[in-house]
Formats: sequence, C-alpha cells, structure tokens
Amino acid sequence: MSDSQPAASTAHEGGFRPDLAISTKRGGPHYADFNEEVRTLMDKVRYACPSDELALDAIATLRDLNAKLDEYLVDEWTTPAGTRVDLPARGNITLPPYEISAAGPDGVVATVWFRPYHLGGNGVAHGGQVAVAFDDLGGMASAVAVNGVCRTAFLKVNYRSLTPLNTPLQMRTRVDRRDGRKMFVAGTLHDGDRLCADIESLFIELKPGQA
Ligand SMILES: CCCCCCCC(=O)SCCNC(=O)CCNC(=O)[C@H](O)C(C)(C)COP(=O)(O)OP(=O)(O)OC[C@H]1O[C@@H](n2cnc3c(N)ncnc32)[C@H](O)[C@@H]1OP(=O)(O)O
Repeated sequence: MSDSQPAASTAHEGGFRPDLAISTKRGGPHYADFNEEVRTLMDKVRYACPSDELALDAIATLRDLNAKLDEYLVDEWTTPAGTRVDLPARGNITLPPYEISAAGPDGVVATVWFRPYHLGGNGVAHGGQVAVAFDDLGGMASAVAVNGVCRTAFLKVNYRSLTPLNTPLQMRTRVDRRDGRKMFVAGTLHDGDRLCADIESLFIELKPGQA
C-alpha cells in the first residue's frame, strides 16, 4: 500500500458531504476518459497472466504514474469522484458503473453494468459487487426522500439468479416505508424480465453534524 496521503481535509461537519453540491467540472474535460482507462486497466488486470518481463514493465509504469498522481491528491470533499454526475456512478470508480434514468419520490431507476473486473466466478458478477450497487442506489433513494444524507444500518441481499457481466441491467430502489429517521428501502436488480437480486434494507437519516 502506498504511504502517500491525500491533502489535509477541509473544514467539514459530519455526513458524507457538507452539502449535496454536484459538479461536472472537477477533474477537467478528460476526467471521463481517465476514469474509463482506469476501469479498463482493472478489467485487464483481472484476467491478465503477464510474463515476468511485462509485470516488471507494468510495475515501473504504474509506479511512475502513481508518483505523478501524488502531486494532485485532494481531500474526499473536493475530489471529482462522487460529484461528477455527468459520468457513470458519479465518476466514482469504486462503484459499478451506472446511469440514473429517474430519481425522485418514487425512487431511483438506473442502468448498471458489471464489468470484467466485477467477476465473482464462472463468468458472473461477484455478490459483493451487487451489494455495493444496491448500497449506493439504496442510499440515493433514501437521500432523495429526506433531501439529506443517510447511512446504511442494514442491507440484506437476496440473490435470486445469476447476475451477468457486460450486460445493461435495471436496478430500482425506493423508500417503502419511513419511520422518522428510518428509511426502509426495497430494491430489485433485473436482467430483462429476470430477477437477479432484491434487497431489504434500512437507511438512517443523519442528524446535523453526525459523523
Ligand atoms: C447518494 C450517495 C449514497 C451513498 C450511500 C452509501 C451508504 C453507506 O455505505 S453508509 C456506510 C455503511 N454504514 C455505516 O457505516 C453505518 C454505521 N452505523 C452507524 O453509523 C450508526 O449505527 C447509524 C448512523 C446507522 C445509526 O446510529 P444513530 O444515528 O445513533 O441511530 P440509533 O439511535 O442507533 O438508531 C436510530 C433508529 O434506527 C434503529 N436501528 C439502527 N441500526 C439498526 C439496525 N442495524 N437494525 C435495525 N434497526 C436499527 C434503532 O433501533 C433506532 O430505532 P428507534 O428510533 O425506533 O428506536
């Protein structure tokens, strides 16, 4: 693990972000391609069996790139990742890429893709990656409902059938029931008409300043 650290954090009180400010400018006009190349690198690494010569070459190249990136690290509140709403999964490469088609009182509808690097085994998606997508889009449904930030208290995933890679899938999440700060969120993941997974989950609205 690199010993490089992001820049010192800006003043911030609780929650994920001080506000839900979004941006399509952070990281510049080529941030989309930057993200995509990193995702493609992870796809290749997941399946590559490099020669020793290639491994050494890749290590040198990646060390050089990591050293360059060290000069441009910022804190989590100002990084483009998470606020670039023009990009898949808001420009956050740690999430399976998705595109939102609806987000409102009736919930969130998104197209999500699991890529080669999301492989679990036998050609299909890793269950943990499916849970990551549900966590983010369930969190988004609850955030939209309260117009604020929420944290996952529990997330139960029922894996109903295999989730394919490299296929546009439909994910839907919605607040089924609200009890004060508690948002009970339901969700489904479909491949066409076939149900791949569904969730039962609880998201808690954070109090002002709550970490
Ligand atoms: C748009 C971007 C979306 C991104 C979404 C990403 C979401 C995430 O990944 S969040 C990260 C994962 N989650 C966490 O790390 C959370 C860790 N846990 C916590 O921080 C706290 O336990 C937290 C915030 C969930 C609740 O703590 P707190 O605010 O003190 O509430 P607390 O008083 O304990 O509970 C509130 C109510 O919820 C209930 N509750 C809390 N946890 C649970 C649980 N696991 N199961 C059932 N009920 C629960 C309590 O019983 C209580 O109910 P009631 O009001 O009826 O008595």
